[in-house]
Amino acid sequence: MRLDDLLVGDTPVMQSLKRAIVLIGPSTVPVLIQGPTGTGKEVVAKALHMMSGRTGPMVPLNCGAIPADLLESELFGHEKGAFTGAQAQRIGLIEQANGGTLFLDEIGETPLNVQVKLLRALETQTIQRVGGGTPIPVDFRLLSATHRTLSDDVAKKRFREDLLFRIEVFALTVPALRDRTEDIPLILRKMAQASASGSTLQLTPEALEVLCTHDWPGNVRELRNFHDRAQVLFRNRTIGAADAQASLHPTIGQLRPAVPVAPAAVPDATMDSCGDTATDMKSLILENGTVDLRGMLQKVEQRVIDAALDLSEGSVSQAADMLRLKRTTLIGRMQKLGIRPC
Ligand SMILES: Nc1ncnc2c1ncn2[C@@H]1O[C@H](COP(=O)(O)OP(=O)(O)OP(=O)(O)O)[C@@H](O)[C@H]1O
Repeated sequence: MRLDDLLVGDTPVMQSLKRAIVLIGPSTVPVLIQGPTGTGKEVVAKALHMMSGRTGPMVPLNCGAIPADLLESELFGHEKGAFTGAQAQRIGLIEQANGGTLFLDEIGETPLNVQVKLLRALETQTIQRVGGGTPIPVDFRLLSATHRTLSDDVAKKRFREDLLFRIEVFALTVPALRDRTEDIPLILRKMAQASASGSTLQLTPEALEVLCTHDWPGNVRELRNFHDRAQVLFRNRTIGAADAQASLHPTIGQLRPAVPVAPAAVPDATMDSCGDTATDMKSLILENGTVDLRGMLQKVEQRVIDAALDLSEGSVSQAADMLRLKRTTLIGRMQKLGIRPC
């Protein structure tokens, strides 16, 4: 996979991040990846591992997701009978990363006793399983990530200074999405390409403006949610500013009904001959002597209901919401016009 496909973004700040990855990826030194949640720290770790040329796997662990008393055995493994419940020998994640990369996400959550052991493992490139006596050599490269300021944790004695020095030979910072909003269209295109439908969102300039001024507290993860929601809600439809605003939130109730279709925009044998200006309407009446207004309106109604049913994938309730009608009213209109739900 190409670096540009893995880590999407073309703004100067992303270009400089990618240059750093290309430069330090192939070395074996530890790297600390910093940045707010959802910015792509794990993606950066994958990119560094990809560039490293190391043949072993990248083994990830979220240190904040493992109870403190289990973390040591998770990382270092244990021998059979090392503690109550250790019924068999277990190979820890550091050993599993032999020849590859160990990625410790949320390293700031690691308890102090495990920090000491991690430091020793980094300095000696050996580990000792819990309950085991013999040091085992392991060739692993450590990548860590945090959304915290670890120097503050050092000051509060929650993180060891010597470990911080050891894991931060290089520090990379992944920028917040609000600081690189020019990347949003590119990221959305890549997300569409990777999606099942493959169809790219069609955004008006106003909708793009809504996205570029949003604060994105959840960063690219939040943008992915926006993308997935908008793909479901606005299939085959251009997304306007209000639609974009609504799709930023998970609650479907905030959605506006679909924009009503203007009669002139509905293609039809009768309507095609009728343009959208008052002059066109006048000529239509003059040329034909009379026009069947009820028939024309009925055709328009039929088209609009068909479109709403199509957008709602046959759900009469959703179509009724889109048309600002009660469900029963819509069913009545459908029966009258001979429309069957698809
Ligand atoms: N530059 C990017 N290009 C493509 N996808 C990205 C990029 N950045 C983030 N993502 C996507 O956004 C989501 C969150 O990314 P990731 O898990 O790497 O963030 P994180 O910073 O590690 O988050 P956390 O701090 O919560 O662990 C993932 O689905 C990831 O694929």
